[in-house]
Amino acid sequence: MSGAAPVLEAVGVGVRFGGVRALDGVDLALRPGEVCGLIGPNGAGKTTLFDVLSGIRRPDTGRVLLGGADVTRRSPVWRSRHGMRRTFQRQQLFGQLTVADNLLVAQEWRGGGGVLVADLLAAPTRRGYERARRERAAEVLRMCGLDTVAEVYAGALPVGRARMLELARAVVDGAEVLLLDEPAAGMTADEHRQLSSVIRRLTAEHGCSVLLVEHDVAFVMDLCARVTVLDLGRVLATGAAAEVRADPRVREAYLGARV
Ligand SMILES: Nc1ncnc2c1ncn2[C@@H]1O[C@H](COP(=O)(O)OP(=O)(O)OP(=O)(O)O)[C@@H](O)[C@H]1O
Repeated sequence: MSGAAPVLEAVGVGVRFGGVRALDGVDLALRPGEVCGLIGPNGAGKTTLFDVLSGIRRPDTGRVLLGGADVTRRSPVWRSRHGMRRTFQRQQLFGQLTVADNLLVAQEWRGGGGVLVADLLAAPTRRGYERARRERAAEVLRMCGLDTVAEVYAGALPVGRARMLELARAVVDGAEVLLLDEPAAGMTADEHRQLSSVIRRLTAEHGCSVLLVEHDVAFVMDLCARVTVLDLGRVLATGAAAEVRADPRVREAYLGARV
């Protein structure tokens, strides 16, 4: 798998905020079907890199490639329609909708919804879509262990479950490249294990490629085949988790006694 062409790539990405170089010549490659971790101390540039990869921020220098094509100038919506999904540090659920309805809405939006006339003309077809969407939502809820809370309002979920719902919503339709921003934050140890298992299934059974930012280094080292460490906007180290963990520069600059 290591020789496969990357599904997502940052090439020489640079971003400045006034005098601050948030990213400086950053290269990163996510290969098909892998889980790759992005770690680094506060202010290292992780969120800025996610913003660039997902299209929220255009870099001052460098390029973003999705499936080998240059998408640097493409919008977040375009990237989403081409299989990229992102979750955020701050949850973005519809709290007034049930867990199941959050997944239906996600599919409806990406499916493009419909106008009234089109809905009436195509009613039988749309009923078929509706059934397929409900089945898909139920399948993803089961995979994520959320089927028992399908009718609970999303706003009433404990934080770990809400994070899992964010993930479910991101993958409910055709996710190929997943960017997860602190997916394990606020989760219990049991929820960490469940999250790891869902992410592994997404890669092994659904062919997703996953890049995740996470402050829990032990979680990252356990789950990710490869890890990239950012420090002050530059790539400090990148490689197999075990190599990165043993890298003296990484230990000195960031991980200290924690690994
Ligand atoms: N909108 C902004 N305006 C000015 N400076 C910014 C802005 N966003 C980020 N920065 C600066 O860019 C640098 C990188 O920030 P970024 O949020 O990407 O780091 P991070 O690794 O995600 O940090 P954390 O782990 O705390 O979320 C920091 O010095 C930050 O202060």
